[in-house]
Amino acid sequence: MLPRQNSVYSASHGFQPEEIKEKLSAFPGGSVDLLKQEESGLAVLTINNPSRMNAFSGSMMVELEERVAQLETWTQGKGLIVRGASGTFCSGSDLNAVRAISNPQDGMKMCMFMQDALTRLLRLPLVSVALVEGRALGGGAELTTACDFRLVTRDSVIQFVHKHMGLVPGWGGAARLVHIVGGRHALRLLGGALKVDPELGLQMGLADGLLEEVPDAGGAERDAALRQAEDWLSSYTKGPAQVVQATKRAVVSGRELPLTEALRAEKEVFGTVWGGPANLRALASKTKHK
Ligand SMILES: CC[C@H](C(=O)O)C(=O)SCCNC(=O)CCNC(=O)[C@H](O)C(C)(C)COP(=O)(O)OP(=O)(O)OC[C@H]1O[C@@H](n2cnc3c(N)ncnc32)[C@H](O)[C@@H]1OP(=O)(O)O
Repeated sequence: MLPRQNSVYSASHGFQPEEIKEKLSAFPGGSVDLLKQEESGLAVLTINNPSRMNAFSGSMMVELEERVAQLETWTQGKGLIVRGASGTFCSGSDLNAVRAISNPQDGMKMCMFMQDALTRLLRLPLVSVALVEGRALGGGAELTTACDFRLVTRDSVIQFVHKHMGLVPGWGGAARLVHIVGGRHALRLLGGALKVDPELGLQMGLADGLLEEVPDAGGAERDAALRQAEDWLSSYTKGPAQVVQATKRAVVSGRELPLTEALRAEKEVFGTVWGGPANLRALASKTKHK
């Protein structure tokens, strides 16, 4: 079977989403904004808390899960760009909220909630890109790993600062980082809290592309970065949403499941497109594809 699209945890793990949402909502501030472009099938998710370097307040964690749930049912969706507001990515958890939930019980609940939300983000049947401008620190660095790809600007830094806080990642970032860069590089990035600039990111495979610099034109510069990211992503989201979504589902299965289960899941996905409208159109066109 395909990996469960919904949760990593269940009540048997003590995971009570509604209870956790209520507790997190007591820490307001900022927003997680979703803009869906129905025509292109592209969506932009903006982590929006600029006065806090886009740190996640408790209510923003709840909104993140709500936006992921919206995207899980978007049948025409093909691509997703995750970015921060005002030219910086995300500074992790809001330290004011963290201080208030620093007891083990609440910490574990926040951990399960964010691990679940970010796992579901990565499993979305959309091709996702983290557009990293400015700084992605702590949980913000973990958020970049919950996207299929990372595009970085010249001034960007991704830093897993957790060790400086006597922590390890708690939003799933360690597990995903090992899959992205391998165990050795993951240990260097976490153990050394290394500042990953574009050069190191590209060298390690954490970054998938460097966006061209645009003269400092303020908002226009940020729009230019978004346009570049959209252009980059469009190479992977051309064609019918059903085929793009099937492609991502097949990769998610291969990424997460043991081989035999992945093959069975691939068969299921194959069955959704074999003989489908796009397949029949391609056969009818009889053109050779480059
Ligand atoms: C599992 C995830 C993990 C956890 O939950 O345990 C975490 O993510 S913990 C948080 C990890 N993040 C950090 O440690 C980053 C903390 N922030 C900084 O190091 C700096 O603020 C920096 C480098 C992001 C920006 O430095 P700069 O000098 O350019 O600006 P300021 O420091 O003056 O920041 C501006 C303004 O934003 C507030 N701010 C920044 N980050 C956070 C944050 N994570 N939580 C709350 N507030 C944050 C900072 O306090 C300033 O506000 P002001 O009112 O002016 O003091």
